[in-house]
Amino acid sequence: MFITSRRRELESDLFETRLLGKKAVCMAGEEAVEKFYDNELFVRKNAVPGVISKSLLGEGVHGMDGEAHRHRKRMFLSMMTPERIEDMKDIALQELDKKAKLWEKRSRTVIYDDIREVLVRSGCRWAGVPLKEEEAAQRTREMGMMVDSFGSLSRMKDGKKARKSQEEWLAGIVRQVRKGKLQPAEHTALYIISHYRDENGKRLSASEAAVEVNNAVRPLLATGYFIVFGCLALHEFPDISEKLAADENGFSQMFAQEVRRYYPFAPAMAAKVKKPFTWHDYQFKKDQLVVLDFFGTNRHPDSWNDPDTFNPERFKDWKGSPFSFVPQGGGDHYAGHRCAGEWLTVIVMRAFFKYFTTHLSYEVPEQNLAWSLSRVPTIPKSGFVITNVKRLHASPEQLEQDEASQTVIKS
Ligand code: HEM
Repeated sequence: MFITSRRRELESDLFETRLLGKKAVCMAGEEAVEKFYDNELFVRKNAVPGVISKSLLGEGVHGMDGEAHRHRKRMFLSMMTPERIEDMKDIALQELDKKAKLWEKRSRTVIYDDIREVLVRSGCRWAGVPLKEEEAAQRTREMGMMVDSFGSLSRMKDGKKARKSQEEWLAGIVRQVRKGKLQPAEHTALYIISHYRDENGKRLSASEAAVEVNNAVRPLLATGYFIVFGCLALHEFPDISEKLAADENGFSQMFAQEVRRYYPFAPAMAAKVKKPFTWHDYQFKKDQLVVLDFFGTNRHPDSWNDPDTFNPERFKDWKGSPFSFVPQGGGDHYAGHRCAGEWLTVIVMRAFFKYFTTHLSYEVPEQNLAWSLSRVPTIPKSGFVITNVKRLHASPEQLEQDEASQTVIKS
């Protein structure tokens, strides 16, 4: 996390640097987030370097502005009804339980490897995307390469190849839907995107639709990084397991939030200045590239007491600012680019952490659990290995019935 460490070194929330060969202004902190998500000041078109668009993000909703963006964003948010968020939890728990049956038979399991396949299977089921058994490993590998690509140029090359293969696969599926050969349920992402018409009443081409179907499935795999870090936290702070199992006063929600705040995943986002303005005596020029430091904001001392300490209870009295806690972007979900999948992420994290504490017993053998801030994205070196796994219940049904909290952030 170069930006965060540079910002701390310079003791400034605003500094100029070069990123991927381009001159950029980096900023962090609650006030900076509020500026960055002001649609009057910033635009997204061509802000993210092409290599990242062609590997991780794709050329769809992420780079759109104005009415076209608002319209496309409403399409994504129409998928996130309370029922569909519940569906995701149930599907993901079923897939996790299926995988855990295999873990019981194995001598050792690397959570990072297996959780990604669980999430890809869950994401496809939830989105209505048919995933043949024989292609589950390939599609997991590809989505994994895309998500893992963003911190290195060589990984971006792999990510770009993976994206090409994914988009071809998904464009074929969209064509089948349009010909009536495949009939996904009306509430699924596949149906919604295949039949979506933009603000001018125009249908997306099959390849444009494929980018957005990928945007509704691929990012769930990113939740796997937080799940692995959550397992690490459960291991390193054993009293948390008991609190999670009891889940009093919404502890599982607080734990999931603290995992998203404390551990690094999405480091930053880029935008371009729409019209000149001055902030903190710095003159932002039209078209200037600006990078917002997410990780540094989540650990900013002006917003968080003891920011470098892991403490789920800090969320008990949290005032809920959409600008200080930005693991998945900030601001308003509808008006801006804040992540459309935040509710899904948190509900799956809560359900999985409760499953690990109440439905499984396992051992954590000696392994290298160190993680480095210089790799982006990062996870513990070993991928978190568990052994002697036993399922404690016949099914995850009881967790499926748990009262769900869909509210992540009031923005
Ligand atoms: C660990 C899990 C996730 C992380 C860390 C994450 C992170 C992010 C970030 C940083 C952004 C960009 C914010 C910005 O441009 O300002 C974003 C946008 C987005 N995310 Fe996520 N995300 C996650 C899960 C999901 C899931 C599960 C979905 C949907 C199934 C999803 C769908 C989207 C979409 C559609 C956008 C584009 C929003 C827009 O441009 O308006 N994400 N996410």
